[in-house]
Amino acid sequence: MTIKAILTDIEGTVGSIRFVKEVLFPYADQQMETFLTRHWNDPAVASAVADAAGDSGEILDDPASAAALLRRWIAEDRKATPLKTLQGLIWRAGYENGDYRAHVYPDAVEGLRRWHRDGLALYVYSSGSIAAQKLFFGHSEAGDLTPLFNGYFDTTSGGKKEADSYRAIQAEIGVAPQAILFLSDVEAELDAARAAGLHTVLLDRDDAIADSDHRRVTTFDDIAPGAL
Ligand SMILES: CSCCC(=O)C(=O)COP(=O)(O)O
Ligand SMILES: [Mg+2]
Repeated sequence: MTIKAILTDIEGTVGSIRFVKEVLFPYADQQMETFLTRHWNDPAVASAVADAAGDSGEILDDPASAAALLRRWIAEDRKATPLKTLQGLIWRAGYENGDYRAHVYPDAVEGLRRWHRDGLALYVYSSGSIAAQKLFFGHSEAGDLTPLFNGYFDTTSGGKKEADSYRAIQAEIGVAPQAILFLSDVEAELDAARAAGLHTVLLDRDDAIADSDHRRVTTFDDIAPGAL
């Protein structure tokens, strides 16, 4: 069946792991307590903190205790929805102040532009919140890439290593699973997508994975959705 839609991961696929781990995560880590102190009563913040308290079983009744838990989660690279919501809110200021722009691989930008021109529908699925994804693509080193995308999915659709998440996303995209190609650098995510019937391609940016069950490429240049 012809591929009609491409669903892509961000970190390690479209942009470098280094940008996320060495720029975005430290920024959120450094700003967390100040941000929580300033926005403690904002409904979105209060709701994310309440969810973090529920997930952890900890009492988070002031910005310092909440920041301590959330900073621990950043260090552990937890893909927890409340943390991802708060990171997205914090990163907004960094992008808007021009403190950083999102790293994107040139081949990924070219590939996404080419597929968009060819009429494929493009979607993002990342552990980063949908707001964080829009900031990432809206403030990339290649400019505003948001016009390329038809939609965004995050952990509110489920975890990236669970097949049901891909089933839910496929239902929302509204094309057959065999007409969707999922791109990721994480084999467990690709396994889950394949279990839901999607096509998969592994991005091995460092050319470090000797053997994979999935079609493996090091650059978007080698992805041919028409030949799958
Ligand atoms: C939206 S950029 C930040 C991505 C992020 O927070 C993260 O945890 C990376 O997850 P991904 O699913 O894109 O590998
Ligand atoms: Mg990734």
